Amino acid sequence: MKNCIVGLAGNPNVGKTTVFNQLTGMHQHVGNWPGKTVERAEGHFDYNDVRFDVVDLPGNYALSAHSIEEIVSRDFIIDGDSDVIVNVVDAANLERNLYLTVQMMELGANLVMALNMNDFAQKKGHIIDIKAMSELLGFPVIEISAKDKTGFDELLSTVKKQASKPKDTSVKLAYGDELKEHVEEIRVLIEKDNSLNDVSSFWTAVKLLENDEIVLEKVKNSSSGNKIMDKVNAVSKHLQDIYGEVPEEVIANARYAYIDGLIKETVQKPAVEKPTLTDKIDNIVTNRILGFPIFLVIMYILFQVVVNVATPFMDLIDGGFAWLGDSILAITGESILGSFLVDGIIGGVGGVLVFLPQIVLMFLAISILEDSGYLARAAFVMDKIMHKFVGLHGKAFIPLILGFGCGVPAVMATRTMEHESDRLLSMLLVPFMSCTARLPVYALFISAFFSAYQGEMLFAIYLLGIIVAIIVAAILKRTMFKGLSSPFVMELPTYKVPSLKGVLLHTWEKSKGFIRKAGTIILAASIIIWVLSSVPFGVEYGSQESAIGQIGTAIAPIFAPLGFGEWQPAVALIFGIVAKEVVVGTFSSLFGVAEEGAGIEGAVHELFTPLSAFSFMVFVLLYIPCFAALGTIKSETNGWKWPLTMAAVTLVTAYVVSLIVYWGGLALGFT
Ligand SMILES: Nc1nc2c(ncn2[C@@H]2O[C@H](COP(=O)(O)OP(=O)(O)OP(=O)(O)O)[C@@H](O)[C@H]2O)c(=O)[nH]1
Ligand SMILES: [Mg+2]
Repeated sequence: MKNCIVGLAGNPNVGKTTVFNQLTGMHQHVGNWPGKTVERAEGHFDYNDVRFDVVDLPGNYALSAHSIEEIVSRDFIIDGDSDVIVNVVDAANLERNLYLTVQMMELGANLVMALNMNDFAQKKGHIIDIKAMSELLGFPVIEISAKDKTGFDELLSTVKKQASKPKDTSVKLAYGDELKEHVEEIRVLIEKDNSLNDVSSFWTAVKLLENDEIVLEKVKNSSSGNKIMDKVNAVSKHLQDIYGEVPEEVIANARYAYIDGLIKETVQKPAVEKPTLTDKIDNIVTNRILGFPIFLVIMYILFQVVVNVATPFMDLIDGGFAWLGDSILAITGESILGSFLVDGIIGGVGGVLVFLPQIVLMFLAISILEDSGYLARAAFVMDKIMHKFVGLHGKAFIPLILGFGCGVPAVMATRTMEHESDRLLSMLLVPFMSCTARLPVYALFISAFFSAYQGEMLFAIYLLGIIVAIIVAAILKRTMFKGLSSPFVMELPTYKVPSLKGVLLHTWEKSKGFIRKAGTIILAASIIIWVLSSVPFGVEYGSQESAIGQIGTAIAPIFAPLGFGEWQPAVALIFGIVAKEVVVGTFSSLFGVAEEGAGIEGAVHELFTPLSAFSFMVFVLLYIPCFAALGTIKSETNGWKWPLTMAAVTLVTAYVVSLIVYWGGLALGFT
């Protein structure tokens, strides 16, 4: 069977991953905000005797060397042995999309265009002459609908054909005589040097004029480097003299001129564009005055729904585990085995699984926010505040909201930030966003102490996370990360009704991760906790004399000023560093789930007052992120420096804020 390697490239949020998933049957992350795919994903399938290997690339607006995804995509096009690049394009935003297309043409990539989102183009009243466009571009253009898979047959047979006779797509580019002539002068010199000819010489020439760091470096190190650079400098100066602009701008203008011409010839637009539904919704949702209150109301409703809908399901699971524990004890009696199964496994793992309904709902809510397009608006609304207080772009808010789900993908999502220091700073803020793993802790304490205000308390704690993140960021921006963040246009995708399948799939994929975690890390931690609670032999299980009790007693004084100086919270916090759910797992292992009466809630009442419980929740909210998040930060930053910095920053912040909460609360007369 023949092989055909296909790369999917295009602007962010145009449907590349939707195409990828439809083709390969895989479930990569789809959502309605730009920048979801940050790492290339690969998959394959067979079609008409050809094995297609498909690579889903991160979305880009350009192929410069500004951010990691741009480099990932461009390296793939340059080095990847791809046969065809399928350029997925949003038909409703052709101008912007074609800017990338043109840059791939500069590379001479063997292109096929998949024109997607035609439903939106039609709604806007745009009529596209596909045949004319294909002729003018010099490569095939196929109309598709990624969502319902229409046009895929034609797309695949065209890709197959194109693979067998590759085309140099740069031939149809027209950049005006002046520019063309000078690029040609540089190009000729590049052609003569074999070490530079692994990529289109035309592209190399353009990139040299654009001052592209990576290409400059490569050319300067080649044998004809000096000669080429002399020419480049002469041409740059000449262009600047004629146009009064730096060569980068001259080239960008030439690209836009080409695109303008192309669109005039092939697209009919209504004389006056009528406001779309998205425009109408945005007038309200991103309104300067209403935007922020609307954001708060949406978050508030979200937490109310998560809490209230989940409760009956949680009670059901709780009842199930209690029954299971009692049944096991009935068989084993008070034995080591019984204690291991009931206190250790059911207490540790079951005690955490009880919170599955809340976690699923939280993921569901975040998926809906993502798929509808509201997530990007939330970032837009927060932009003003973020800029003013934090000196960060609102775009940094997207990873932060994703952090409500799980810190790991949230840290990855910071890759779309252009500047390294902005990226690091947003990465440092992610752990302050309360992830779903911390939900069980709040759920336990809120139902034990604040049952009358469950939704409100949850909302307050999440909001506190955001506020603390903003304050910490403001401090760090003035100390560790000086300098203004780069301005960036925030793209607001069209609102879409989230697809049921998409949202459910999304939620399931993430919830699966939680269940897997319960069966692995949380299980392992539970076993360790059980062992430490049972040794040395002869001590009462989970008593202060047990190993775990002694560890806790040694550390507890550190937390005494925060209001919770008992040994149990101390060990719960220590083990919680592995995974935050384990904080609750520790309590339920120590206090048992099967016992009649109030169980953990009763035990927690003996250890905490409402104020110290709140202080404890705040500490859990803010202290060291879990191992998985720290590991991701390590791999994203290539070293231990940042994860360790983060552990230190979060620990200090947690301590200080809890201290303020506890003593402030006492001063205000709370107990
Ligand atoms: N209306 C409509 N929506 C579509 C179509 N194709 C994809 N979508 C939606 O567009 C959004 C973006 O799709 P993705 O596949 O995640 O886009 P992407 O290009 O991979 O985005 P990044 O990974 O962020 O670069 C999702 O909400 C899809 O459901 C289409 O043909 N019509
Ligand atoms: Mg994608």
